[in-house]
Amino acid sequence: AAVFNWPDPLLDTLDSQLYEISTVSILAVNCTSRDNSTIAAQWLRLAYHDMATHNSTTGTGGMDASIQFEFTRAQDVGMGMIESLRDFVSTLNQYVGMADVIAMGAINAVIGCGGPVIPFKGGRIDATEAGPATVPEPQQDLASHIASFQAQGFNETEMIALVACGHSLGGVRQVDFPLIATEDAPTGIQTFASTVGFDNTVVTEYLDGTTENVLVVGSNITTRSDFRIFSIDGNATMQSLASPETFNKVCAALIERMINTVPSTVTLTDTLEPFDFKVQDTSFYPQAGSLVFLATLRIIDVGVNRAVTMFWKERTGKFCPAKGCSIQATVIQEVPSLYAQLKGVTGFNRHSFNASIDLATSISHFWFEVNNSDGSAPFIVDNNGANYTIDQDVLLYDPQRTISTFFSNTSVNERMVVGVKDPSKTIVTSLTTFGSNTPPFTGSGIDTFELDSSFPPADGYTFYSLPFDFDGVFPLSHTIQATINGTMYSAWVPGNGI
Ligand code: HEM
Repeated sequence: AAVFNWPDPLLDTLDSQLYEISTVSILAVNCTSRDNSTIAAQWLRLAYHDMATHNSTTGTGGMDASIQFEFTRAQDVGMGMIESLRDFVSTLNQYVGMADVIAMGAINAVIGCGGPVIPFKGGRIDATEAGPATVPEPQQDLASHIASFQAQGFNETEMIALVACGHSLGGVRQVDFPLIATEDAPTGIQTFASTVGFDNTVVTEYLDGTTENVLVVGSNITTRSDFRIFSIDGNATMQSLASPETFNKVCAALIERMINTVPSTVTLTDTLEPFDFKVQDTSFYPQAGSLVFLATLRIIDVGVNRAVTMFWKERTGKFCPAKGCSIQATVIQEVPSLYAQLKGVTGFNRHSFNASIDLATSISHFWFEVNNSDGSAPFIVDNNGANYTIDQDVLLYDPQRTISTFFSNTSVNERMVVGVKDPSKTIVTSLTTFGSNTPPFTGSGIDTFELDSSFPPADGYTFYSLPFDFDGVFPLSHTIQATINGTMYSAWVPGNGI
């Protein structure tokens, strides 16, 4: 079973995006159309073009989101590029960059159109500048294409298969490639195959001579790059891909390698499997004479009617049975993403807790008791033995005082608020990741919070704020730091923090 150690902002975000309903897990489902092609086709092409900057000799380039700086090049022509990048902006935070989301997008593109499940690893690092212009183009000769794929780490057989896998989806748009898509196409696109979904029709139609793939049979012979590639080995590879099972197996393995092609300085995480137990959406802030502590324990639903209780200890390390340091959960059934369902997850149960913590004694440690109510002994969930520890209550992100409108409303002074206990000589800073609707979409900076007199001190806390434009941008999950009386504290604002 996959194990989650809280807190882990990278794995927390990646897991939520992959296994729960999110922009990236939902947009390409049902092979949704866009721009006369499909969102899935656009996402898969984007991923390939991003990877195509890899040089396996120098270990540079690959899946690093350098496409953000490259998509205006002729070799990356097409509005699908920027549209896809925009699809992904809302997922970015301090821990998860665009490159991980592009990789996740490729996986969701394939399954969204009925293709095989591909394992996901995270941890890619976003480039800060363009890579080399090494995306193969249809007018180049076969030797150049072999050399390109070789540099990217794929031999000739793998090149044939990877192109066939990619060109299972979408097609060539007339507006972008008028010299290739020369035939009259009422929809503005000449698709590679007669089926929309991710399947091997592109292969079988090539083999039986019915293909209308313009990169195979187009009247412009110079740009018949798929024909030159597919036929290198006398069609042996294409014939092997005529079996749908082989096609799916080979494509899953090659697309996995494609998205895991990263600069040699990058180390990817282990394959992300759905966690049995995941603590998420925690919040901790002062309110009306006590401390509010919110937490959710997400458990994979296995059809039992669980009762889950949260317990906690005071900061002194004392447990307090008399006053009651425990609370029952409210439970919400959550629909898993298509990817999770294909991995066999039928549902998640979110056991959510809203605890009122004594202001003076506070909280240092929380844990859960799970009773499956089926006669088996209740068991403890406590971070796999490592304890769910709250290491400080001096610097707290305050979601209640934070003001966000989510929609443009210039009359509202949007700002992020933190509470600081014992605030003499305090400097509060925050590392923020900001997405924007114009490229490059990722970037980060350090901002400083100022004392905010509109939030008078309360419950022993003083409040600092930072103007923040939440509109259209969701700067979720980042870390706020403060030096308070010479000691450095940091507070992680999890994904639901605003
Ligand atoms: C020699 C290698 C390749 C060449 C010359 C090539 C060329 C092209 C061209 C000219 C288009 C039309 C783009 C448009 O009109 O928007 C296209 C579309 C596409 N390519 Fe490739 N490609 C190659 C390899 C690949 C690979 C390896 C993949 C992915 C594994 C891939 C995935 C796609 C997809 C999904 C589309 C459809 C995009 C859409 O419909 O929006 N291509 N390719």
